Amino acid sequence: MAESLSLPLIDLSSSDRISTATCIRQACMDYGFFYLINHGLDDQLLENVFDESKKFFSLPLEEKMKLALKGDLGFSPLYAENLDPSTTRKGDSKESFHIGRLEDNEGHINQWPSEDLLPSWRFVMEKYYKQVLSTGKKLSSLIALALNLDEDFFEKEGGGLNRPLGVLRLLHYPGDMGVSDEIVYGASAHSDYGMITLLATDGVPGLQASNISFGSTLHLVCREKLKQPRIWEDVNHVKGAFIVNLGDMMERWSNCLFRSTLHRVMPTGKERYSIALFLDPNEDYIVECLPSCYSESCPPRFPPIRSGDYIRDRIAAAYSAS
Ligand SMILES: O=C(O)CCC(=O)C(=O)O
Ligand SMILES: [Fe+2]
Repeated sequence: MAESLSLPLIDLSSSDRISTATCIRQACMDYGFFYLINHGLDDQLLENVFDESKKFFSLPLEEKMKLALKGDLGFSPLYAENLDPSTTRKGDSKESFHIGRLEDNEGHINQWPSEDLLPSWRFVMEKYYKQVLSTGKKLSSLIALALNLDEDFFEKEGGGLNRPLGVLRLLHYPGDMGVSDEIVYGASAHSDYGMITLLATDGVPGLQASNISFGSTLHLVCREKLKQPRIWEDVNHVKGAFIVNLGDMMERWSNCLFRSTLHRVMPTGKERYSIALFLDPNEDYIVECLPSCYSESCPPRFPPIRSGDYIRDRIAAAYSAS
């Protein structure tokens, strides 16, 4: 059985922003994962989102396929995505639904289930999307402080998050995986692509993050993502907390000071639901080494990239692999 990771708890409501930022800095350097508590999101709203999500995924496949992905928004069926083609040929055993920016100003058009079938669905999702995005932005100001930047660094005009690229992803892992001659993951090993992910889970286990052993100490994988052996530890559900993890774009942006960490979802035989918000800078934003993250002795390790191109290429790779 896997050990459980003991991750730091970050209190978003703390008035001591400097010490909160210091804790975030440590968590982002050591783990790339932490729990976010007192985030202000209404429990009832979260419950409603899980309920509506369950209603959608229990529709007949034919009905769900009417909303099949257009661009990167809409429904993605079982096995459509393979996050780690090196460990499995079969895609991941999960279905998902993706909701993007609510004001469609860049041609990314959301698809919504018909009101006859799911009358409250759109209302609940839009409400949650707005609230979780605002929580993500609040967190981003603490992350800026943690990186010794002005707290409005990401949110100010031209800062990338003033018009963020937020994608809400509803996930459903069926309990029964059927019979297969190779291991079928709920989500195979991957690190997220963007800046930060705020994940709500339903309490059913399965999520694991990867540690790697160096002699007697354990470090979560960052730049050493390809090294073996990987040691997987459970990331437990903490009631009322978001699980926050950093994506590869944040790792590049911070010149590897902050780490994105490999994680996966293992099958447990139990049905599982989760809801992730992927928060990224707007498509045109150029992600290049942050001013506080390089020096003469530590020059930028990565060339600048356009946020939209980077995310698009990573999504395309995961969908073409299964
Ligand atoms: O469902 C989960 O717990 C994790 C989902 C995830 O890692 C992802 O969608 O990137
Ligand atoms: Fe992930």
